[in-house]
Parts: sequence; C-alpha cells; structure tokens
Amino acid sequence: MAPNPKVKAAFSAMKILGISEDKVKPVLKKLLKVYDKNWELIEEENYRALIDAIFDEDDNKVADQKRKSHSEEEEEEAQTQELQRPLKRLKRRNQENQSIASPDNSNLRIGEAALVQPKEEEEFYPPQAILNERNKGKRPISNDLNEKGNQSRPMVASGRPSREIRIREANVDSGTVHLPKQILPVSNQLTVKPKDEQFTDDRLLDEAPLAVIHPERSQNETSTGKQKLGGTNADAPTSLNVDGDNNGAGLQASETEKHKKCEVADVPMKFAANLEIASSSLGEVKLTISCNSTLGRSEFHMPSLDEVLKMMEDKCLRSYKILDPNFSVMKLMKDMCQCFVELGKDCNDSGDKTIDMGPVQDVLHIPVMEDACNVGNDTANLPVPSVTSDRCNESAQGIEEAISNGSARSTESTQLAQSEGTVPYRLIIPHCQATPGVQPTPLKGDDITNGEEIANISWINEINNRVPPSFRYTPQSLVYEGASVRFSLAHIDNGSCCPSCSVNCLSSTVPCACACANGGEFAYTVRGLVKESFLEECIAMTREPRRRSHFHCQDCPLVRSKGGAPQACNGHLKKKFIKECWRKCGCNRRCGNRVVQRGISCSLQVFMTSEGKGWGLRTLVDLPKGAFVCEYIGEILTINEVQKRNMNTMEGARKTYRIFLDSGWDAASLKDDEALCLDTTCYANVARFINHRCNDANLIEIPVEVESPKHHYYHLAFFTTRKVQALEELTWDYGIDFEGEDQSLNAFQCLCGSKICRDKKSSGISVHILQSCNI
Ligand SMILES: C[S@@+](CC[C@H](N)C(=O)[O-])C[C@H]1O[C@@H](n2cnc3c(N)ncnc32)[C@H](O)[C@@H]1O
Repeated sequence: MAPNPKVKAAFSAMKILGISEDKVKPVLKKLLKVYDKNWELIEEENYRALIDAIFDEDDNKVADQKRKSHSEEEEEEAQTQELQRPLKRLKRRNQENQSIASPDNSNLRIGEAALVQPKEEEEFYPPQAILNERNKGKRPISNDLNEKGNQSRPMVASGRPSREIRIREANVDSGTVHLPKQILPVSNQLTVKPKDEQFTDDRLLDEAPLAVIHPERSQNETSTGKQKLGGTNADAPTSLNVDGDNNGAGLQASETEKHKKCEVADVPMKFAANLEIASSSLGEVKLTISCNSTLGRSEFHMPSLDEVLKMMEDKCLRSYKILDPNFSVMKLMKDMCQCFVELGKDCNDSGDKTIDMGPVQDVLHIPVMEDACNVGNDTANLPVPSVTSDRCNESAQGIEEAISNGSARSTESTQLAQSEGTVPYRLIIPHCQATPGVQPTPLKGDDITNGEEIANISWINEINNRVPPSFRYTPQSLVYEGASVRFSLAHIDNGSCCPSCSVNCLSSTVPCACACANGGEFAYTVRGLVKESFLEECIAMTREPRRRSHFHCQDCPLVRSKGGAPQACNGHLKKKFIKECWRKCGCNRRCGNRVVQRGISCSLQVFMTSEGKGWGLRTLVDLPKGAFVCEYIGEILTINEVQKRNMNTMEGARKTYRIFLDSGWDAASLKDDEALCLDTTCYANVARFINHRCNDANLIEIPVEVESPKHHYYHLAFFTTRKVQALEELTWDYGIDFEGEDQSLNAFQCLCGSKICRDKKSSGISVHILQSCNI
C-alpha cells in the first residue's frame, strides 16, 4: 500500500529538523490516536504538536531510564506516591468540580492551580488541553500594536524562550536548518503581524506548556469558602473540609486558649497523609500536610522540605505534564492559601493587609495583619505601610502565636532558615477587610503585567494620586523592524552547547561546554543564585575604576550613526557574560544552568517612591545575594531607528528609556542591523521602574547569552548584589557620569540617597532619559 502522503510529509518536516523517522513514527501514531486522526491539528503550526510530543517523549525516556537503573530510587518513588496522594486528591477534587479549561485561559498562572488532568493510564498528552493551546495559536494576527498611534510598524517577538512563543513554520534555506517561526503571545491586543522576511529566518524553539488546565472555582468551593469565612458570625471558628471523599465527618476541630479565633479542619485521608486547612475569622490560613510515618518503613526519616518539593515538582512536570519550568509546588501552596483568603473575604476592596509568609519551612502559614497598617485618608500624603511598624508587628505576632502555637517563625526562625541555607520569604500582599473608622487605601492595582508574568506584580501609590504610566507590558523583548535578532540551531556549534549532557548540567562532575563558556564552571549555584566569586567579579568590573576596562571599536556603530569620525569611539564597558544552556543542549528545561530564561520568579511590587524619584520597584520577599530578579525587556531597536526616533519630535517629547546592548561590541566591525538598543518607552516589563543608585545599588546587570553565541544580542539580567530585605527598593547603577558628558543628556537630579552619590550638584535639570547611557 502506498504510504499516506500526510505521514510522508510529517516525516519530511521532521527530517528537516534532524529528527529521524524511527523517532517520529511511534509518537505520530500516538498523536493520531489522541487526535482521532485529525491531521489538521497535527499539521498546524508546522507540526508543532508533533515536535512538542517528540521532545516530551525524549524527556520522559531520559527520566524513565534513570528511574529504571536505580531500583532504590524506585522505592523512594513509591514513597513519594504516598506523599503525593493528598495533592493528587486535592487536584482531582478540583477537577471533579470544574469543567476542562476554557480556551480563554491562555496564561499559565500557577495561582490558578494550573494543574493538568493526569491520564495515568496513558503516557500521552490530554488532547483537550492541547486543543486549548492550539486554539490560542489560531487567534488572528494583526498589526494592532498601536496604543497612541505612533508605533505602527510590525514587530516580531524575540529573545527569551518562553511559554508564549509559538512554533510557526519550518523553513529550509540553502545549507541552513531553520527552526520554526515564533509569534508573540496573543493577549491584551498586543498581537503581532509576522514580517515575512523576518520569519523566513531561523527562530527559536518553543518552550510552551502543551497543556494547562485552569480550574475555575466551582460553585461548591466558592460557596463553602465564603459561607464559612465571610458569614455573618465573623468570629465563629471556621473550617473547611478539603477532602473530596466525603470525609467531612472525620473533621476534628481543635480549639485552645491561644486558638480562640482559629480552627483546624483535620481531614484524615485514606492514605498515608492528612491535609489540614486552618483558618480564623482574622483571615489567617494555615495549610498542613502531615504524613503517617507508621505506614512507612521503620527506617523512615523526615526528608527536608526542599527535597520533598523538588521531588514533587519533578513529579508534576513528569506525571502531570505541567511543562512550565517555573512551576513550583511551594507557589502552588501559597496560592492555595491565597485563594482561601480571597474566597473568605466578603467586603469592599478597601484595605491593604500585610501577610507574612514566614520562612520557607512555614510558608503555608499566612497570618494577616490588622488594619493598623492602613491609616489616613489623604492619598497625597499617606505613610508607607511597613511590616516593621509596631502595631503591625504586635498584631502579626499575636496572630502568629495564636496560629502556630510556638512553631518556628519570626526573626529567629528567619535567621535560622538563613543559616540553614534556605530562603526565607516574607510576602506582603494586598488583602481586603473593611474596618469601621479606617479610611480607604492608597491607589493600587493587582497586576501591572496584565497577566503576562507567571506571578502578579502589584502596584501601589501611597504618596500622591498618580497612577502608573501607560506602556505595554511584555515579558519578552520585541524585535523592531530591521534589527538582526535571529536564532538558529545551525549557528550554534558543538563548542557552544552541550548536546551530550542530560537532565541537569550542574550535577555533572565534568564541566560541559556551557560551563567552559562560563570560564570553566557554571555561573549559578544549585539554588539558582549567581556564584559569589562570579558576582563579585562582575561587581568589581563595574564599580571599581581600576578594574574597569573598555572595548574601543575600530568602527563604532554609535559614532557611525552620528556621522562621527572612525576611531572616535569612547569605549564600551567590558562585562562578564553568563552562558545559559538552551535548546541544543542535552539537559532538560529544569537544568540549573537555565535561570534567566525562566523569567521572573520572585514577588515584586511597583510603588511610588517617597523621595521624588517617581515610581520604583521593590521586592516583597527577602532575596539572597546573587538572586535573579528580572530582565531588562523592551523593544530591540537598531541604532539607526534610535536616531530616527530621536528626531521625531513627538517621541522626543516622551520620556525615553534606552540601553545599548554594547557589552559584546568589539574591534570587529558590527553591521548597522547588529548594533542594538533596548527601548522601554512603549513596550517594557517591570524593569522599566528600577531607579538609579550611584555605586552601591542592590542590583547589577549581567549580560546573559541564551539563544545565540553571537553577542550583539543578549539578555540583560538583574541580579542582587547583596541580601535584599522585603520591601527594600531595588536599584541599579545606570552608569551615568553626572559630572561629565552624560550631564546634558542623561541628567536628572540624583536622589538616590547613596553616601557615595556621584551627583554633586544641588539642583539639576530633570531630563528623563537614559539614552546614550552605555552600560
Ligand atoms: C527607568 S526610569 C525609572 C522609573 C521612573 N522612576 C518612573 O517613574 O517611571 C528612569 C527615570 O526615573 C527617575 N530616576 C531614576 N533614578 C533616580 C534617582 N536616583 N534620582 C532621581 N530620579 C531618578 C528619573 O526621572 C529617570 O529618568
């Protein structure tokens, strides 16, 4: 019988990507079965489903092989199954009470318990969820970028491989293997028309999660939560049965002296673990999972929370097919507590509450501070609420004592956590509770990212009545017309990737090619922090004049664009690059050498500064030294485009924030389309709010190579230079020479407050630009 032409076409398309027929065949077979032979879905977006399924299969195989070769590990696996059941059960309960995700739920939001329906009997992917993903890709692509009518040319997405990037098409060019195209996330009207000539180029591969189910709150859940927490008898103890197996009868409510307003729903499970949710009328929520060790083996030892979380996350990624590399069980738990609090509030949104998550060991415990933090009705002159305010502290402490009854918390436990090498989290989140006599809260918003980031980033203004400036939030940089940002696996030679690695490069004893590119060892620790020595080197190269050195281009694109004489280059500060693993590497998406590409994972807030610097960015959690905070994201422009925009009077009148990507410029001549700049004026992420601080800023920007060994384009990532406490403003040194030639261009009167502030003038013209600020 003649081979099916569709099968043949699929084989050919995969062959172009270097995937053999043998590998394709079994996966295709399964896919046909799952899709009920609907070829349209398989062929769509140039066989995206097939490509993803093949990668997925590969990942599973590696994991399976590893598992099989270690029989001991199998046993541990069995134990984990036991540990995992309560969560599975919770999940099942969610799923029973809700319909499968609607196509509108396009963002992976862990806060919405983005668990994929497990198909334990079948290794393969749930077709419904894939369909949802597919449908997103089908949304119309338009050139509707224009917010104010001054940006009408098409752009394409660049850079960071992320969940939003879609594979579009595989193209063949002479001698080059082309990767499928990508398009922008389809959200918030920011849709992008692919430019043909740019899309004929190579594009990065997709890291999109194939399947995410966003459970909607079921009627049952919502009413249960509200009834219990927000009912008329506000002081009455509250409990919630979280078991899906009608074990409510087994609910044990405990009430002690200290526990006056707090009750625990202890839900015995049939298996080895119990799940408890405790809540009080004050809005505290505590989630406890306890395991029955008697069902375990006699040699049972208590694993560390980190170990359990890691194993659980691996399991979620593997078994539940959650493909978001940022997925974190801890976050899931926090979000669950958060949902509980939110479901329980039954008032107008009129109060900010401070919620202290405590150190990581106690992260599921959320005491809510009293209204003492929300004082005053004059929005032009509101005090900044602080977790260190006495009343707040007292309140938190009281609640803390009541709830945890002496469990490890507070400063000592935070210190303990730090000394033990765990990261303590103190999370301050808005909470609503109307209290008579307390005035409305400051201006605030839940999420400045419009759902574009995995975690919400709230904003708050307690100083005046300004709201944040209008700009389009984008979690990844956008390539503006003409900028040369093209990625191709064919351009990554074997010396620039580690194809023979597997799983996690950081656990290998022999440094791989990516480690070598970082100077023989990885830049990151296993905790995902930049290593002390690497970080100190980067800091010294930026801060210490004697350690600074510059590239002097023979033919500087900046000088060229201004029509200046060759040789007139002022020099570009040399920086150390971090090289992350990427698609051509053999490791998986959770490899420890992939940090920046996973995006923002800490809790941040945009706030109005009290010193007159305008908006700023702060952390809501304590951050250890070397932690990745965010990337500088914007439009990627050519220098020529920058010049054009500068000449445009309309543009000139706007505040413009630009940074040249010149850390990789060297003596070799750069073409015009390779001299690039990041412009955050119209499209940006939260980094656009980071203010400047002279010399001793708590962030440093480090260039990071992800997709391409060519350094004319790279990611610019911010890492902490020291431990940063919750609520501290995050700052970086723009590198402005306040006394020198930047004065006229970049000067604003510096209000950084640093003892070593470089701005010696007492008054300054406030020109809001960063352009020409060569970092
Ligand atoms: C990238 S933006 C930072 C966000 C900005 N504050 C806002 O409200 O959008 C840079 C601008 O912030 C202000 N700024 C940043 N750091 C400052 C500082 N140390 N002192 C005074 N103003 C500062 C200046 O107006 C500067 O042009």
